Amino acid sequence: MNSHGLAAIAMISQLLWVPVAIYLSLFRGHGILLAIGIPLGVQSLLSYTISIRKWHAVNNLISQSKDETHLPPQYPSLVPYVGSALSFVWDNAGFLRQATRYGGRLISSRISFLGFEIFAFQDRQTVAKVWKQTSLSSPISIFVYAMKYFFEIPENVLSVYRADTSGPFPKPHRDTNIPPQARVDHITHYGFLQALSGPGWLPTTKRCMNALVSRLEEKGLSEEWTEFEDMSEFFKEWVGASLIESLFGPSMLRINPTFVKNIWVFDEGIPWLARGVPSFLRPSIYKARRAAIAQIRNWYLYAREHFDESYVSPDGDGDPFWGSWLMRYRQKNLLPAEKHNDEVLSKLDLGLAWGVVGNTTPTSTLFAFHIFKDLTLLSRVRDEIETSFGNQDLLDINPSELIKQPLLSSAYAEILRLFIDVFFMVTSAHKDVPLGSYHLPKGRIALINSGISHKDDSFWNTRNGEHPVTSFWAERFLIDPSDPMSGPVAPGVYKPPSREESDRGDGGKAPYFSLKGTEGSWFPYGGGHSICPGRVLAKSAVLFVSVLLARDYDIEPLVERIETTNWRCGLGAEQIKHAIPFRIRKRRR
Ligand code: HEM
Repeated sequence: MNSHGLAAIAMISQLLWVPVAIYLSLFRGHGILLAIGIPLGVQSLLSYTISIRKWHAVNNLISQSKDETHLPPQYPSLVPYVGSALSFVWDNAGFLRQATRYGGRLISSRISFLGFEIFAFQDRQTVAKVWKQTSLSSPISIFVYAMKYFFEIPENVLSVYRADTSGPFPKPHRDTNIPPQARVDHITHYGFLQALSGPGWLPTTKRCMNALVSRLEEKGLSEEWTEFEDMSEFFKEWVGASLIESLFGPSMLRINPTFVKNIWVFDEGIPWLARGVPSFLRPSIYKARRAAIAQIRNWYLYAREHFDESYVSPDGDGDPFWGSWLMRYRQKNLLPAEKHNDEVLSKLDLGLAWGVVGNTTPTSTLFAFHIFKDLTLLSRVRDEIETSFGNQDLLDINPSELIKQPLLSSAYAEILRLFIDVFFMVTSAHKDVPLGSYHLPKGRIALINSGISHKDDSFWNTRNGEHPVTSFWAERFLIDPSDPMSGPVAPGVYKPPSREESDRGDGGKAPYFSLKGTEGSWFPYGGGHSICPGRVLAKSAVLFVSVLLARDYDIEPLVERIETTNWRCGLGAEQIKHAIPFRIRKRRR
């Protein structure tokens, strides 16, 4: 039977309610459940069958259509109103994976959820278009969610963020009339962009490199092996503290020696907070959060007392009390924003501190583990470092050169592909947004998950199955001009333009790092205007950690492999399941 026939039967099934109404009026109270349940059940089954038919029909047609007025196909669900809510809450990653795959390829779909509709965009053409749309460029909705559930920002402040539809750009959206002190989206993101991917990136990266070198020196490692119980803990304390120091400055950690520890207790609690677990069930998370917030406020008082402009370093960015331009900017511009005060800003700064360390630290652990576990890879990494930097003092390495190293860049991109699992939520406040095959109507919410796209075996190059998408292959993102089987994208899915090779000025012979063609499939940092502003700092920090370790130290991980869990599903780096014992010594030269 075709779907018209089924639709007709569904309409006729509505008539079942006529005998039910007669029955109920004649025999009040008798068999009421059966009388309502049977027609409801019949109707649900029929509409489920129809929606399955439509699902197949639309998915088969959609791949040939270029009409942007389409909505993605509706994912079938058996129970009206509740929709897919139960499956989604039970295992959101597993459910989304199923709802966004058809005929072996990633697709987009609409999911009904307690009377609402959520759009799930996973096909790479739509995802790539999402990142290009300026009207989807404000991360404010996810920002408000995190502020509420993770950082306990009071409702009256959240309402300022919700009301701010003026956008993140210097010029407010033309349909809005938000006063300058309430343009919190712009105030916040302007600061991030200037400090992390604009003029502040280099000074911040340099401070981070300095902190990494001196904090590792302080551990007093020698040419004899020293054994540690857990690489994750070692990196949390070392890399985490160095990253915090690069932005919050040395005074912050000196007057609050337990701040980094509190951040990590809080970080471990984030998946609980995301699930709404109350304080009496997990008091340690709430205690660590309170302590960290109090420490930040304590630091405000100290910095206000000691800072004056003459302490700002010649690069115009760092200073010993506020630590960086970004922190001074936030004191000057975010503190006076509507409904903001020290309490609110300290919670927002806790969010920033968590953003700085939360993904970068586990990424650096995973990166170091994979390099040191594979001795062939380690030796190639050491060659790359030797060729590019020779005996240069580590602190003289130019970060802009560091982040161009092909093998290190490829291995880094591969670690992010394999281990960064983030949910992105996008919405357009002012108008419908065309996205190629589909459009996103104004005010509707769409989800995109990086983990699903990062492991799409119809897209990634596995070298004929030799390197499955679930495994680490350091060279996946390297294109070797003499090897047509190389490169991140499966042969046949994307062919790099020949211009890409000649652009590099090395005669086009050496293997080079490339992300071309992966725009809608590799997005560990998000995309478009709301892309993670700390991504270049993160890459330089992680690469510098590996250069420092590979050049000056030997490390032996004492476990064979790392297992991760999806307990943190959608929050960034996957959780490492177990301790990673290892030993370390200075290299003999
Ligand atoms: C491997 C490391 C990192 C990963 C995978 C990562 C990933 C992300 C992602 C997925 C977002 C959300 C983007 C969106 O909403 O569309 C984000 C936001 C953000 N990240 Fe990162 N990040 C990393 C490192 C860093 C570092 C080192 C900083 C440093 C300061 C940082 C600062 C931020 C900030 C401030 C935001 C919020 C931006 C906003 O609201 O516009 N991140 N990051």
